[in-house]
Amino acid sequence: MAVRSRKMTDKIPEPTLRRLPWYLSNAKLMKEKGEKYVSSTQISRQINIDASQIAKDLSYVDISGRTRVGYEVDLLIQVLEDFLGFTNLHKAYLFGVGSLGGALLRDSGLSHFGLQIVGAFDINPNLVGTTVEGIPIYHTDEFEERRAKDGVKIGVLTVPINIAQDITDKMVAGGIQAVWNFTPFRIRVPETIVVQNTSLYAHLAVMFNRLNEIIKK
Ligand SMILES: NC(=O)c1ccc[n+]([C@@H]2O[C@H](COP(=O)([O-])OP(=O)(O)OC[C@H]3O[C@@H](n4cnc5c(N)ncnc54)[C@H](O)[C@@H]3O)[C@@H](O)[C@H]2O)c1
Repeated sequence: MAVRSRKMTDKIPEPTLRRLPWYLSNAKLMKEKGEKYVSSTQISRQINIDASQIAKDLSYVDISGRTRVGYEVDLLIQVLEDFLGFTNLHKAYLFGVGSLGGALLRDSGLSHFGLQIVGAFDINPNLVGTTVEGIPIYHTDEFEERRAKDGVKIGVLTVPINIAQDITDKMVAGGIQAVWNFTPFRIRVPETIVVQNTSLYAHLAVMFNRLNEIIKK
């Protein structure tokens, strides 16, 4: 079934946005194997998502497949990376260089997905003035002045839960427009601010529950 391409004004659903990186990873794997074309049916077999769903998701990005052969792998990678914003580096600040914040500063993978942490803030005197992987750590009090100079729009929040809201308010007052919140606190922000909550632990309960179901059988 042919899926008509969508108007640029159509808002892309979040589940589609979450699936597109899977198609990108799959296309990269196909490229490594030397494949020139990949069809939604092939992707479907490998990642166990309905082929019509894949075609529907891909109708949001500017690519069309050829009957039977499918999508050109190189083009699919390029179009998906552009669409997902992974080719532009988005500058970000990180707040709280503890065990999680430090790990994120050391993660070279983030820049492959378009996020470049250019500075971090903490209050620990043993950390302030040092660098992690070349990323400078400043005192939190320096944030507003630095942001005004750097024009950074994204803040990564990895501070203790009890100060999550305070630091969020500080970020927003200083001009941050998107917060990647790793704390378990449901931060409150003005409507115009983008918040993405991320928890490594959120899926554990589901995994434990499903595992128990299998064990019981
Ligand atoms: N989302 C996840 O999957 C996940 C995983 C681990 C931890 N967390 C959360 O991330 C946060 C950090 O956890 P952690 O284990 O790295 O804690 P941590 O105690 O190791 O680190 C917290 C850091 O914040 C710094 N800090 C304190 N006050 C500050 C301020 N005013 N400005 C800037 N920095 C300040 C501390 O000096 C410390 O370096 C917690 O809220 C925790 O619940 C989330």
